[in-house]
Amino acid sequence: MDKLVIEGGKPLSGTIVIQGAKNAALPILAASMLVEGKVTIDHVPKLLDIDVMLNILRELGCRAEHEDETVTLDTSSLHSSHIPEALMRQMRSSIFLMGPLLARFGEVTIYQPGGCAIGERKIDLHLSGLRALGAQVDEEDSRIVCYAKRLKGAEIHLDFPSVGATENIMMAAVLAEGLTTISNAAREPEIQDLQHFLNSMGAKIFGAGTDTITIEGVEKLTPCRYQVIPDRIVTGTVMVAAAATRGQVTLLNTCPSHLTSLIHVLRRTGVQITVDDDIIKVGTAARPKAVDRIVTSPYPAFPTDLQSQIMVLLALADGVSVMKETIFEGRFKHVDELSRMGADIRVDLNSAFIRGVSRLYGATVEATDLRAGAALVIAGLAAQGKTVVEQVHHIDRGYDRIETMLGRLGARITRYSPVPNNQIVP
Ligand SMILES: CC(=O)N[C@H]1[C@@H](OP(=O)(O)OP(=O)(O)OC[C@H]2O[C@@H](n3ccc(=O)[nH]c3=O)[C@H](O)[C@@H]2O)O[C@H](CO)[C@@H](O)[C@@H]1O
Ligand SMILES: C=C(OP(=O)(O)O)C(=O)O
Repeated sequence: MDKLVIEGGKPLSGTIVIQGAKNAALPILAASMLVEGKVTIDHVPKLLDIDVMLNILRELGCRAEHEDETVTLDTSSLHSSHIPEALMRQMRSSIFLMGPLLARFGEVTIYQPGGCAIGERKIDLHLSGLRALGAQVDEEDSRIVCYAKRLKGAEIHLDFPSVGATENIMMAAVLAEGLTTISNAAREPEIQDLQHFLNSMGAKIFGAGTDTITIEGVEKLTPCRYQVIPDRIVTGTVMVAAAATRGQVTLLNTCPSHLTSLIHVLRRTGVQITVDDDIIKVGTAARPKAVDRIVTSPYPAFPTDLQSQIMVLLALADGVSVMKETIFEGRFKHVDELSRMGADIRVDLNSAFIRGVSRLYGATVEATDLRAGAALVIAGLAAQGKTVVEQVHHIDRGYDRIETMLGRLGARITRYSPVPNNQIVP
């Protein structure tokens, strides 16, 4: 497994262009299976999760290429709606294929998806949504088979505004007969992006970004070319890294309105942020101030996907901060790793109490999941001395070569990959 070696203690400085959003690109690639023909998606980052999605699509018979940041798909030769269990388990986002394949083929066979070990991550809301649209859903052990000759529009209320369930139901309902309404829908920007993409192919979806989404079923979609939105979590990660190293960074290709909650928290810590159109500038030379209470919740509240990164800044702040995680019960695994670097953090149930220290120290630490790994990279950049981050494949799920991206801002990070004869080479 790859590892990153980080020489800490240097403020980040310079300008960087933000990659396209993983969490927008993955459902959009899955939604492309609803149409027959050639679809082109621009600004798709080169990530492990995108590779897994493209491999699944190829396995189902779709032609898929990823050159630079453009994915070209030809779905005319798609011949199967049975996703092999081994591929299903490689990532959580394989679940996004359930709705589109069911709508296109009238049946789909999937297995329980895999993903980061951040919590239980049930799929009951996805399944009850499809049942409400008229699908028969048979579950046997980890295998799930769904049938429906043609889905029928329905009124669906989500008990929790699940991002994935909202997206799966939207995709399934696009080709259904009649009107579907999703109430208590998730409001994340990636859901709006999915609506824009599907509507570019002729779907009739309204209301994404609010808690009520309506989908008027259509008979057929037409292929299109589409560009995914900037990644708000990568943007936020770089903003926090700039603040934690007390640097000055300019970020291009951003959507500042998607990051209102982070900008608010960073300003409370004393970090200077200016926003102009799609540009965000972050800078500080001072020690951050503690923030009494941050609670992760569905958008537009503070995102769970930035919880571990902001915790690094708070670990260096003057005073005690409290972070409450309400989305994933297993998302404090970075705390033990940060403690090895000198952080003073106590976890009680779903709250972390962070007593800021004046300095972190380099150590060997393990990325336990995607965002925990990103947080450890930030900690390594801010720490005194050398940090080794192991299990980098978790980080590669969501960051296109994090060491290259941060290297453009002066970060000193080297990747070491094992080679077959057990030597380690950069
Ligand atoms: C690819 C993608 O877009 N991933 C994001 C998506 O994940 P994902 O779509 O998996 O997240 P959800 O919004 O569905 O999950 C949120 C909560 O709802 C629960 N739940 C979800 C579905 C379900 O059927 N039953 C159920 O109980 C989950 O266990 C979790 O506690 O939103 C999360 C929350 O913002 C982000 O952290 C992920 O980065
Ligand atoms: C948890 C995440 O992703 P996924 O839902 O793909 O596991 C994430 O992007 O932080």
